[in-house]
Amino acid sequence: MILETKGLKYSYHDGTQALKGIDVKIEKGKKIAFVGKNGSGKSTLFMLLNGTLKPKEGTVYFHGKPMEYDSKSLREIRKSVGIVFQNSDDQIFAPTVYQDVGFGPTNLGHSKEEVEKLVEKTLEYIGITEFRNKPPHHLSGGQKKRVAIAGVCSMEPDVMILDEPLANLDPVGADEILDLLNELNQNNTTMIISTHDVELAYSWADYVYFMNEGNIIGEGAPEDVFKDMELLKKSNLRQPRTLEIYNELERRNLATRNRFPTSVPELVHSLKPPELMWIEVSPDVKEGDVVNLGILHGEYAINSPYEAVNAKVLHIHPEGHAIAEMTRHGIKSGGIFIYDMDKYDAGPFKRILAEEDIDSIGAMGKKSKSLAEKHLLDLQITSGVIDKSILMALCGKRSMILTSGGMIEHAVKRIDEYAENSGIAIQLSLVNSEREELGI
Ligand SMILES: Nc1ncnc2c1ncn2[C@@H]1O[C@H](COP(=O)(O)OP(=O)(O)OP(=O)(O)O)[C@@H](O)[C@H]1O
Repeated sequence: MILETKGLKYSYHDGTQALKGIDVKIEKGKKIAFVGKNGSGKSTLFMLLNGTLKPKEGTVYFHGKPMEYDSKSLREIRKSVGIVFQNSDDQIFAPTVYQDVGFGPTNLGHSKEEVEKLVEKTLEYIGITEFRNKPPHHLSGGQKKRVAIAGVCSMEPDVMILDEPLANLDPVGADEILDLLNELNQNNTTMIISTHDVELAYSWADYVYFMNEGNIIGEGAPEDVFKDMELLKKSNLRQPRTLEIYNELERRNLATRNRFPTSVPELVHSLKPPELMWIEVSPDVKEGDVVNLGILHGEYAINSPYEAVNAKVLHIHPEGHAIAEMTRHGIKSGGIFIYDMDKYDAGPFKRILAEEDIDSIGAMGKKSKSLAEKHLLDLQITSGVIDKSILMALCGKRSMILTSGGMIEHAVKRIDEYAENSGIAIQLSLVNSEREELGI
């Protein structure tokens, strides 16, 4: 456990009891989401997790040791556990972006050269090099959010806590920040967020805590907790759309039971494959006709109020029984190519595009996007790249994912996992890197 709390209580000076006994366990390398109504205590808990606030009762453990509050211990904790506040203006105050990102490492006592190195690396990694000399208050909300994240990243923390990281961002900006969070997590940073966005908590987190009035009222894997309507109601939340759609499909016997999808490709995979079935047909039905079937008590039936599928009658037996085929499209899988942008080479790259008949190119991570832009590559996909490439492969298309560093491993794992779980052979090729060198 990298962070743990036991019986944590906190009251503000005016007597508000913000936390009433919180027990959480944060495992290293995981993605954790805290959800709950306004005022339920999420921000207060976050400030206790990095020692900004001191508990009135209970203990915070970091790497199994009780947190101490002398200035040396606090400096260590803040170096390891970074917080990005909901409102970037609370965090960014230096005259330029460069100075702001350098503030943390300077404070930690790094030498001037080390600070410069860390700042340069972080600016490039987060994709804000172009703003380096700008005053932060001249940036847009999304740009400020990146600067705030960079300010924490430059301290290379083990844990990053982000209060509402996607609030007020446009959808593509939000997807970009999400890509960044995944990339940081892929590089072994434990990520903790708070959010009111059920889609985000459901699809992104490994583990979710529900808070209400200073207490934890539910916790678990997203597919378990987001089924619990009572818990959602108490938290002023609704079910994620993916889960809602899945439930409706399942009620109509169109989806496999107990396979709770957290992404669109998983939702597609939960659909039942085309099947043949015996149905009863009236005398006026001929071979080749399409019959509307519904579901009644979990079975296909002709006279059901719920429409489910169209069934094409293939063969009619004399007694009025017929074999019918569900008319849903079959799956012909295409391919996904992964290209390491750190080793970009224009000639061979263009050749591969032509030879392999690539339908679309997507880039993952800010660095790959900047490189693609620099080399004038036309990108069709810039957010949700892995899921969209899988969906394209399911329609028989071929796509290329441009990425680098730990994101290659992340993409390969996700695609392998999908292929294994779905049994659909998606052809995955690493163009200019090797599985062995990536350790996968
Ligand atoms: N400085 C403060 N002084 C007094 N009360 C405070 C202070 N900061 C927060 N509170 C109170 O503590 C409780 C918990 O607030 P907190 O900000 O932790 O909730 P939250 O879950 O982060 O809310 P939101 O979802 O709105 O960001 C609330 O009742 C709030 O009014």
